[in-house]
Amino acid sequence: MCSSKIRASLKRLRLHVLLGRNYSSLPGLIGNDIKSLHSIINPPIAKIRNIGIMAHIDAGKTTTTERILYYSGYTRSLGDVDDGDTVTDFMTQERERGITIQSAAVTFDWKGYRINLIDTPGHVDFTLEVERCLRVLDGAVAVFDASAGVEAQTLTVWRQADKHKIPRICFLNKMDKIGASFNYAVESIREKLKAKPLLLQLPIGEGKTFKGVVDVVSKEKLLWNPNSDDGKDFERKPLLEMSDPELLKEITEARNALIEQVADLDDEFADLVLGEFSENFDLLPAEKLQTAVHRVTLAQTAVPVLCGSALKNKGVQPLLDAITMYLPSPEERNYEFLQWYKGDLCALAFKVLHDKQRGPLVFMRIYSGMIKPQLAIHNINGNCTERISRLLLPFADQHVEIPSLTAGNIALTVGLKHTATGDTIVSSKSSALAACRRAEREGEKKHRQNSEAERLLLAGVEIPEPVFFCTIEPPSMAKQPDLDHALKCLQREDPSLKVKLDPDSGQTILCGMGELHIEIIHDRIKREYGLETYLGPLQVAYRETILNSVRATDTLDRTLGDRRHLVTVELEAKSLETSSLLPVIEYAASVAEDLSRASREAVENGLHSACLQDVMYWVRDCYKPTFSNVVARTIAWIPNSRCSNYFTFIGNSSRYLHNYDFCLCLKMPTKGVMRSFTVFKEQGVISSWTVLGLVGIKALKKADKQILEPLMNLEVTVTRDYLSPVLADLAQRRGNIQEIQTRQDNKVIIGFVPLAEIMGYSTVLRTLTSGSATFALELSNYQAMNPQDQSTLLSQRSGLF
Ligand SMILES: Nc1nc2c(ncn2[C@@H]2O[C@H](COP(=O)(O)OP(=O)(O)OP(=O)(O)O)[C@@H](O)[C@H]2O)c(=O)[nH]1
Repeated sequence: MCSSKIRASLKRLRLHVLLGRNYSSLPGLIGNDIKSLHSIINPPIAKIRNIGIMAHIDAGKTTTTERILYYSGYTRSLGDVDDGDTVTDFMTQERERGITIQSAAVTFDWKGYRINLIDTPGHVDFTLEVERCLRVLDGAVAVFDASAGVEAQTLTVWRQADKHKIPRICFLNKMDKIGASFNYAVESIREKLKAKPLLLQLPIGEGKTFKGVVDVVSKEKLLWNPNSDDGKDFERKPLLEMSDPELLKEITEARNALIEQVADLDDEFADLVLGEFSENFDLLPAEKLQTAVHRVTLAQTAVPVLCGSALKNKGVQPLLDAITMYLPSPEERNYEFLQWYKGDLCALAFKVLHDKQRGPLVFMRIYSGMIKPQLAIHNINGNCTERISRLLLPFADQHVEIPSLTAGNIALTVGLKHTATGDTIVSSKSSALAACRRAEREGEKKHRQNSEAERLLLAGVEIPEPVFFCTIEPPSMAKQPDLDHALKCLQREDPSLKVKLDPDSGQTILCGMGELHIEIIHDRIKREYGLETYLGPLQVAYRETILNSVRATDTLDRTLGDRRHLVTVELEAKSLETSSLLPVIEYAASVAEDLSRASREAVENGLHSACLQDVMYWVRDCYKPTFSNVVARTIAWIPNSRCSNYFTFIGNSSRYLHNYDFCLCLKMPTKGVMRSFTVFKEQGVISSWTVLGLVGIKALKKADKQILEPLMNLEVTVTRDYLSPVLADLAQRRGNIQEIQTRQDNKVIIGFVPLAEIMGYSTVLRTLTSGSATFALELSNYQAMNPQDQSTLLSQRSGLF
């Protein structure tokens, strides 16, 4: 159907459809009435698949996505990352750099199923994007480069998927590539990911001879027509004794092994196999095996493995079939919080984009209930109510306006000005309270300790600490407000970007996850906000911890309005064994029972936000303190007469009993940062507990300190010829090589290297190896610097050399 016809049809339905280049019709949207449109837009929940594609950088996620969109009929031509015209990589930088930076949600249909697909980035600087997307998915496809098997970043995303309990299938891509090895890749899945691969397909040929695949479940071979330039033309033929005796024998053995493997993992299937089909597995219908594989995939006791070559257009249609067949529908996932909402709206905002014309666009996963345009929604995190003006179906950077969207779907809303990434959305405050009461009644013990809001919040994304920072300056002072606005918008989209203001120099400081991250932000400010900004040199975010226990005391005596606020803080910082990043707050026995929930929340909010923020004082001093292994003991008193509305008497020192009504002990075993704690801000009792921050810094100054530096996991894949120069270079960079593996014809160097030593490494490695090597970096941990390196760093930072 030509695009003018589509527009005419959609107009009849009072739909506003934006169709861009490359986009064909939206099958199913062209109906005679809203009813048929509704059933297409809101398919039965059992027919919905919310899927992500995850992998190591360059494994072929974007190429695979493009093929998927093409075969499902949503694009008319095949996009190519190498030509820079893919659909999901729609940001200019992505097209230019050939990498996926921001995940784009794409909705399409395949054989009666609605697939919402999120293309996730593979670069380590954007792992937060991956994590954010995984949270809203019901299943994922892990794409591997079949010549490399499991690579560093694959491990990271696999772990993230484990954390969110996402059922997966594996797609061994690049089977056409020289060096591709199905067996090697499967073995690496078994060994490195500790997963049980279910071989649902075997390749026909490898590398240059790769022609197609054999479906082990149905014993059919799928061969792609070598003359077809888009891979649409392929034939599915049953394997026959006459024509393929050898292959048939091999596949029969593989099928029997698969049946045994699945029977070991699934009791229901085991009963079936051992009963009816024990004599002859050949008689077992393919559907029975598929249903059992679906159950096993859902239980995450094994992962189905398929293979193909997205670039050569082979194997993608069976992958789509496998997505609908083996990955779960939203109703098959066990989201415990759904029972509290009883069908009322519950959604999670997982991505915010800023559109120049339409303002903030919020991507939402709807878990229960329905979203409509003009609907007022309540944001639990922001504790605010706002209205959705329009509802869109996401179609990469094109969007179709729709009248409603039900549970299980991914929606794109317009009009929400305050909603940020990670917020939980419900229909109203009273609905949230009702859900909360139900949660309480259900006796959710683990939630019982939490506040009302916390109990209802959907799992939060862990925002990693930035490892790099640099100053950013507008072209002129007059442009500073524009820069502030741009950074505010970018932060709502990307919570891993942190922006600070140096109180002394007044400079804006950007903190990010890596060189590429900061570079991309810089680029986006220029392109999307028209601001030519200047970046200062990139600096590594060091941390600091203390080595001994110290005490400090301070007093704040201030009159605010007609109230006198007197706070005495006694703080003790000492070593404590913990790996926690956020402060674990423990109250002294005397306060634990009597401190009101509101006071606790204020204390916790204050401490958490204080620890999440950076301290410019330390940044200026070139490193920031880390309370790893620190306990802060804080005792504060507030005059009884002034604050009786807020605090009941809690005392642990008879000396103060007659004067004060509040005593608080805080433990801070954290890697966070102590600063001005606005602990009681929310209650309006004391506007700023600066004194607590000051006393923290006072204590820290007294302590013996140790600087910690970010240490990266490094994996370099290099051909044998270049191994020596790369190793020699790493030795100069204080690299610690753990292992050198052999992967096909390549050597893989695995080790650790301090982040400070690896800045700009891509250029160096390219020069050293004539562009033949690749590398992956991931933050491992923070390690103590040796005294010599520490004093060199301090001298450099203080300008001594
Ligand atoms: N030989 C071969 N090359 C492929 C195949 N699939 C993708 N490629 C190439 O691999 C490179 C990376 O492909 P992408 O699709 O951009 O990979 P990606 O995983 O999306 O990359 P990021 O988004 O940057 O993480 C491109 O040069 C592709 O042409 C394949 O099946 N075979």
